[in-house]
Order: sequence, then C-alpha cells, then structure tokens
Amino acid sequence: MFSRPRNGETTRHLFVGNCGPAVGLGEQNCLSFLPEAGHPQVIIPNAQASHIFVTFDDVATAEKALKVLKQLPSVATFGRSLVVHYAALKGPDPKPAYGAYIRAEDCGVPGLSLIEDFVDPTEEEEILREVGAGDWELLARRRVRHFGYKFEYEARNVDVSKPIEPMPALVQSLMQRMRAMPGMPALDQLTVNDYPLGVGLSPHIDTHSAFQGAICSLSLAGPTVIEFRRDGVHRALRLPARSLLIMADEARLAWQHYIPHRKSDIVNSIIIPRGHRISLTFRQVWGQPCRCRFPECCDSQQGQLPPTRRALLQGVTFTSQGSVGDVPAPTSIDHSSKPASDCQGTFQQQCAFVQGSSPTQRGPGSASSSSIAQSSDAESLASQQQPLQPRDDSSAAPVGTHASVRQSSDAESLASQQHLSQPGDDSSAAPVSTSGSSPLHGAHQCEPGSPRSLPAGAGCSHRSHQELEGTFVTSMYDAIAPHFSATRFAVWPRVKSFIESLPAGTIVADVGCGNGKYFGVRHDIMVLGSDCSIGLAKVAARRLDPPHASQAARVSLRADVALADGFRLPMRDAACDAVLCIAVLHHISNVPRRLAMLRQLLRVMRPGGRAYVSVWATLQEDPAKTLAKWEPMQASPDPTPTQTSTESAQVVEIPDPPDWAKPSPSEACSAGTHAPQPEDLDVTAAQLQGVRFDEKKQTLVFRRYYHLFEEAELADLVGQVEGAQVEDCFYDKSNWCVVMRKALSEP
Ligand SMILES: O=C(O)CCC(=O)C(=O)O
Ligand SMILES: [Fe+2]
Repeated sequence: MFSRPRNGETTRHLFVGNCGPAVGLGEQNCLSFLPEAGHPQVIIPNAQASHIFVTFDDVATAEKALKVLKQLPSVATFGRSLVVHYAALKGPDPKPAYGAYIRAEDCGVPGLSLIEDFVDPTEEEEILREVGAGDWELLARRRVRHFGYKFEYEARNVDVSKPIEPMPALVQSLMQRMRAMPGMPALDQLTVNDYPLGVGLSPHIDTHSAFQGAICSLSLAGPTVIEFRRDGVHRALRLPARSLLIMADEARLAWQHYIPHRKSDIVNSIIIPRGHRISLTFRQVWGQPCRCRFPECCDSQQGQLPPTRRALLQGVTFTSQGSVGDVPAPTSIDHSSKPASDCQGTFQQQCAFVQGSSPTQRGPGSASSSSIAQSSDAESLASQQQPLQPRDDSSAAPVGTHASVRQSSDAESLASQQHLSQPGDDSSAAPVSTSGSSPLHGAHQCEPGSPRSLPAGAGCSHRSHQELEGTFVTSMYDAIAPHFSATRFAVWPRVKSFIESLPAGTIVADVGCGNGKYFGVRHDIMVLGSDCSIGLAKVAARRLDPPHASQAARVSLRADVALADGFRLPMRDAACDAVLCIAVLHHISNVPRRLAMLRQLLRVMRPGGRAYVSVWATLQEDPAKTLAKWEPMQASPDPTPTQTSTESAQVVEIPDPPDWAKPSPSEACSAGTHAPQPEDLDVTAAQLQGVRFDEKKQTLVFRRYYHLFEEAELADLVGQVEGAQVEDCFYDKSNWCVVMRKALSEP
C-alpha cells in the first residue's frame, strides 16, 4: 500500500518505525504523541506490526509532523525513538471514507443488528458446498444464484407468480433459526452473492414492493465492510465471516447499503485484508404496494429512488457452470473484438484532446493541482459527481409518452439516424408522439442552431457541432444512462425552491430531464420532461410507471416524457408556464446553438413565464476534486471567443465495466458462456468513439463534451435573446444559474 518515495519526494504520508502494536504502541498511544494539525489518520498494516503509517491532510502538515516526531522519544512513546520518513502511496488511497464500527448498535442506523458467529466453520463449509454447486448468473463483476424466487436485476423486483428452485436442505434449517427470531418475516427467497476479491456492491435500497420485513445477510468465507447512507450521513459496519447482518425497519427501508469496491478495509486503524466473500441474503417476497412511512424511499409511493446502474441494460446476463471459488474473471476483455482501444487513438489524434491534465493546463477553476486520483469505486464516483449534474442536449426524435415505458423502435432508429447521419443539419423537424391531451402536442417551430461545416484543419473529425454533440454528449449518455442515472438522484435545493415557488397547476417543461429526478418534487404541477438521449428518456419514463406502484402514487405523479432535443421541443408556443434547463446548455458547442436553445425555451413559455437555467462553471468550488477529471480540448470546431480554454471533456469512469466486458475466449469456452458483444447493447461503433478501456483500472472511460461557463457568460447570453430578461443570476455549487423571464409583451 505504501512504499518509500523515489527521489526524496515529500508526501502527506509518513512511515513511523519502532512503533505499532508489536511494541505496545497502538492507535490510541500514537494519537497521543502525533500533532493534531492535519487530522492524522493512523494506519496499522496488521495486528503484529512494528511500524505504522500516518496520513495527513496535506504535505505541509506531514512535514511539520515529521520534524516533531523526529524529536521524540518522550514518555508517550515509552522512551522509544521513532524512525520517521515519508511514504508514497501505491494504488488507491486506503483511507476509508468512514471508520467502520464493530457493533451494529454503535452505528446509529436504527433497525440494524449483527450476530457474530451465527454459523460455525463446519456449517460454513457445508453451506458453501451446498450453494456453490449449480448454475450461476454472471453480473458485471460478481456472480449470483437465487433460490425460492429469482431476483430480476433489471426490474429490481421478483415475479411472485414464478417460484424457482427451493432452498437447499442445510439452508432450510438455517432459515428455521432465523425465522424463530422475534419480528422476522417468513423468509422465502435467497440470493447468493459471490464477490471476488476487491469487488463490492453499488448503493441501493432493496425494492420495498419486492420484499417485506427484515432482510438478513449471512457473510461467509471472507470479511467485508458494509456502508449505509441516508441524507448525507454515512456509517460503516464490519461484517466478519460467519456473521449474520439483520436490516430491519429504518435500516432496511430508508438507508442505502453498499460495499465499496476495494481489497482491504481499515477497522480500528488496522488494515483488514478482504478475501473472496460469499453472502447469503434472505428475504420474504412481497409483490404488493408498500405503505411504509418512508415514502421518499419507496417505489410504491413515488419516492425519488436512484435507479440501479443495471436497470435498462439489455440482454447482458449470461450463465456458467461452476462452483464457489471458481469465479471466471468477468472484467477481462478481449480487445480483438472491440474497437475501444482503437477509438482512443482516433480520439486523441483527430480531436486533439490532451490526454490527462497537467498543472499548466486549464481546467475548472484553473487550479494547479492535478493530483487527485480517479475514483475507482461506485460510491466515491457517485459522491464526487452528485453536485454536478450534466444533462443532455442536441439531436431529436420522439419517444412514446405518458406514464409508461414505451419504447418505440421507430423513435429509436430515428434518433440514431438523426444524430449519427445528419451532420450540420439541425433544422429537420422531429415528429411528435404524444398522449392526446398532453401539451406535448401540436405545432412547434424549429430553431436551427448554427449548422455549418468545420473549417478545414480544425483538427477534429467532426463535421459539425451537431455531430460533435451527438458523439460526445448524446451517445455518451445513451451508453452510460443506467450508471449515470444511478449517480444522479439528489434534488438540488435551489432547483427545488424554484419548483416550489411555482403556483399549483403550473405546466413545467423540463428540458434535458435526464432521469426525471425533478418529476416528483410537486404533485400539483405537470412536468413535461424531454431528453435527447433515449437511454435517459427511458429511465425517466420508467419512473412514471414503476412496478408495484400503488394506484394513488401513479395518479399523483403528473409527468410525461418525450425524446426530443432542446432545439426542437415538441410543444406549442407558450404551452408552458415555466422551464427547467438544468446542466444542458454546457453541452452545446457554440454560441449560436446556445442562443438557439435559449430561444426555444422562451418559445414554449408563456409571456411572464420563468426558466431556471444552470450550467457548469469554470470556477469550481473544489477545483482539486474535479480537475483530474477534465481534459482541455485544444481544437474544437469553429472556436468562438468565449471558448478559449474552456472547452473540456470530462472523463467519466464506469467503475463496474458494463457487461460487454467479457471473459477471455478460453474462459468463455471452458465456462460455456455466451459472451455479450457490443451489439447486444444499444451501443454503436460511433458511440464507442469517446470510450476507451483503461487496462490498469479495468474500467471503461467515457468522455463527454462540456463548455464551461465564465462568470456572467450565461447572463450575457440570455441578455442577447430578444424577449428574455435576466431575473436572477447566481452561483450555486460550481454552477452558474440564471432565472430567465419571458417579457410580458412579445417584442
Ligand atoms: O452481500 C451482502 O451482504 C448484501 C447483498 C445485498 O444487499 C443484496 O443482494 O441486495
Ligand atoms: Fe441489498
């Protein structure tokens, strides 16, 4: 985890020798002689170690601490002199986000309990043998088996009318012991999760309508740390092998649980290596609307639920024969059949992006640090990205609308034709698919952007701005929609306040609605969502009709979704009272097109109506956090004065490679698997243009196009739109926001 730095480099980590549990200096002793500045975190390699590592917030405090520690011995070190030098981190930062608790009662998550040694080592071995033999379903990084009822990952639900293979005998007797516990439901469903070393689980709440009552999880083979989060509060709990975790009541219904992807955990400052872990999760299937007291987390009551990253990925599971311990490597990849690695070259050569950031390149906030490592687990990726909510823009086509998941194949092919084969032509009208009475209906006027071919020698293969946006925005969102959606569920307070300020009965156009997370903020207004990414439009449409939603919840959510871009909104002039356009405009690649989109927002709004428009700012609240994710674009099509050094691509890593990451041919043959091909998904070769596979991290890396806005740039832009007034302009969490009002008298 740490090594000696080369060339006398100074770091924020210190090696402290002649210290540690072996010499009677445990964590608490160490904290008594370590200086407080810089929040030192003690890391003990193992329980017998005679050295420790201490991590400080920054190099400066580590340097001061080094001087202090070198002056010891003192009483606190029992008279020992310490050997102190800088340490360099190898691989990902081991610092756990949250120190893990040992006892569930200490966690502060109501309804959580942990029973250690629920089974003994002999039972453990027998259970592993029993559940190990048979067919496994391979997910992106782990494999699963189900008994009693099958859990469908795409729907996040079970089909209660279709019982499957019953529980194995030994498991049944185990279940008797669980059922005898007070308040335990009649457990009848088992999911066995087989996690290879380093693999975790994305944050989720088990679907309320799918399962009722407490959920039990038995950890076998290896330990792990499970984390819980709710409303910004995080808690972590160590799960030793053979322990039974019980999530009941609030812990089960209102806290998300997840297991960070990593190879070791730090518990009481000691590094605990993980191993291969197999968990048995026991639940009682339900299949009815849930009426719990946590409607915001409840699929039956229209909670703002984050969809899982697997939701909507199509045709991606495959089965293999095998036994526990014999896990194929689902993250390996056969490059011969994938264009991803070629794409990287194409991308770099033709688009002249600079690979990686250097301190002299300008990124958000022009900060000089480029030292933040890319996140490699779903949790930290999600939390880093939550305040930044890109939506979408660009090409258009209709999607079925009105409270159901309608996947029009015409619409899909039209969409792909439009954004892939009409470079420079922004003005073609998009047909409208509506649900009769919806205002997503009727005449609409198309506002072309500024179609034009790129000047020769622009250094980019994209023939138009539309094509660039199609490739590096729309297609990107299509490809990553489920993952993206799973990381975008926080409702921004300022946007919420704007929505709350609207009178009841307001019709709001949510242009670039993404996963539709603002649909449920109010139940007395109508939201007409639209997005040009079919992947995101589908996720949003699914929100309108979740499985097992109660009738009341269905009726109370007044929203609709269309597949449409912001240049050709399928509404009549002045059909809406208000507009949301959150994190969309920064994906538009030149000024005329940004103006065209603003005019379109104004067109669909009634005089006096207000639009909330937000874009990413060059000025980032925490530049160090985001800089590493940006790659300045040196040549962009048709540069305009405002584009100087603010054109960027954001690197978006998908920590769980989507399931086209396939076993190598030998593994595929021996396991008898069907390896999914890129064509199994809605991903075209063009979509893969902005994607590369990072060998080292074993992740797919996507790039999205952004134009980052300078202060006042958005307000100036709005000021150029006839009939628009800037009512408010403010900075909010790394975004510039404008409330744009449509003048009462049309110019
Ligand atoms: O592995 C575990 O302990 C948790 C599994 C889980 O949360 C699930 O399958 O829903
Ligand atoms: Fe779960």
